[in-house]
Amino acid sequence: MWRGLSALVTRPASAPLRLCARCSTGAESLVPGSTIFALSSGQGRCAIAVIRTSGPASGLALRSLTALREPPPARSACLRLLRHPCSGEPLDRSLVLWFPGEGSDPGAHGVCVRVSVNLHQSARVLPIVLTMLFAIQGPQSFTGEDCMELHVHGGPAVVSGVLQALGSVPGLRPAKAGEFTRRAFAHGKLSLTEVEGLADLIHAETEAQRRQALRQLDGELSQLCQGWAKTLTKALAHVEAYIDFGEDDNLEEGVLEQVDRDVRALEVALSSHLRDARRGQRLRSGANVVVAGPPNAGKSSLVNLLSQKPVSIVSPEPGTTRDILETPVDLAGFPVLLSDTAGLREGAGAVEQEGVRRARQRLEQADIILGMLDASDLASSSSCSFLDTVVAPLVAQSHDSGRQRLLLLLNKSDLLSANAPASSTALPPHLLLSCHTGAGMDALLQALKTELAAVCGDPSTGPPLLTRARHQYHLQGCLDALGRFQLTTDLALAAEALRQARRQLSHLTGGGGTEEILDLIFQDFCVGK
Ligand SMILES: Nc1nc2c(ncn2[C@@H]2O[C@H](COP(=O)(O)OP(=O)(O)OP(=O)(O)O)[C@@H](O)[C@H]2O)c(=O)[nH]1
Repeated sequence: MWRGLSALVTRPASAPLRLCARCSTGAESLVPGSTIFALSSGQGRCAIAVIRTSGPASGLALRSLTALREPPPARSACLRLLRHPCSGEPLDRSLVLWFPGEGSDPGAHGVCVRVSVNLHQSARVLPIVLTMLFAIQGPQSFTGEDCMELHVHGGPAVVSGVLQALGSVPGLRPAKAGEFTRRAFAHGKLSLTEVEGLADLIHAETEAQRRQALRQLDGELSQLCQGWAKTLTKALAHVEAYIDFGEDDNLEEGVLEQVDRDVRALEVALSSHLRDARRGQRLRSGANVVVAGPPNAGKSSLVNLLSQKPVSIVSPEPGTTRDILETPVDLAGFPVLLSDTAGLREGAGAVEQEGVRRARQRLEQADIILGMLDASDLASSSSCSFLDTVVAPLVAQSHDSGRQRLLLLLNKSDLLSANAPASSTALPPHLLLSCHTGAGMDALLQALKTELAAVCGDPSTGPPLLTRARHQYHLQGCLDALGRFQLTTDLALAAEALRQARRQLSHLTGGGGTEEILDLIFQDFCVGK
């Protein structure tokens, strides 16, 4: 009776586990559900390409390509010769990784362990055996299903040969975009906000975006929402207890008062998150930084310097830039959409005036305005007009929250003589700069970093930010529902308000997500993720 167990206990890691007859016949070992495969690394020639599968036939696929009678140890890399399952032709020598899924059926991936224990000893022994079986099967794969990874050489012929070979294994089909992650979500491995964090991490182009995405993928936003949901559930339970049992049924005193306090505190917390000036969204999509000023101030020169490429034409002729020229830039780790605009002046020709109209329109959309003047030409009518019509109103609203931010720059400092500085006491705070000599550029970059951190938030500190309009929408919905929570009126209505608030939160993390929303979110992924 003990032989089965002792064989398992003493089995050296290298000793083969017995295959069951069902497994060795291949296709019959499939359990319902399709198995998908895809190239998960980038397209094109590279040193190593990663191909993976997910689903119940992953073990069969592994055996078919490697001729292994059993899967390799879970989550350990092994070097194997891959062959086409039909022709037997060698395809590549590659690293093979096996990730058994949750509740993985050993028969489905080729391992069959038969364990017998004495009945009178089962209570003591079974937990040990189950722990060992758990260790063999492992609960850890990205999708929660059986997964397999092949790290093959990255030549296009190798990759297409291996993909073709996987396609010939019964039960396997190519994955659709985002299907691996969708399975992870369906198996409860990731919440919806974590899925969004993963998508953002894949698309992150700057350090700050990466930090924000990683925090979201780590579940910080999800945990915050779960905490709020817990408060609501508790409040709802107490209100419903009052509805069901009434005041006479020995319910603790002051319970409803405590519920009211908890709900009001939650309202304050939600409001403060909603008042984040869309910092998380700005960090995801990039802050709008617009360079504006009178003609010939050096705006195009600055755009070219900041982007380190010739985005705009620079010339001594005033009015050279006629249209909006924009370029994405990584400024101090923050993603920025930098725009050059036509010089603002009155009385020019029709084409230039259209450029001026577009420049003013773009100014309205700016998060940060780099207002630029020629330091050696501050008395000109176009400089004075810019100071009056653009700079003065921005300075006046500088105490508003959600305001546009201004950095006033006086360029061409190299043209000023040492004893005739441009700084006039009448000017608002500004930075002296020279695009020709580079003087003042470090100070400008430092000031820009500070402004960008204010606009996008610091992704390393503070509570997790709402990164999508969808988050704002559901949080606002939750707050609106809490606004309808009144204990002074009908308790049934108060309970309904709490239920609606909870529903909005569950939409945020994915508990109540409709198919259309899920489709939209998973569209952000590539095939193989
Ligand atoms: N001396 C000096 N000249 C500069 C400086 N920056 C730009 N310039 C010159 O000023 C002229 C205008 O520069 P641009 O960058 O085209 O100016 P802009 O503001 O884009 O001009 P518009 O297209 O007319 O709006 C060019 O001849 C530049 O070489 C600087 O720091 N010092």
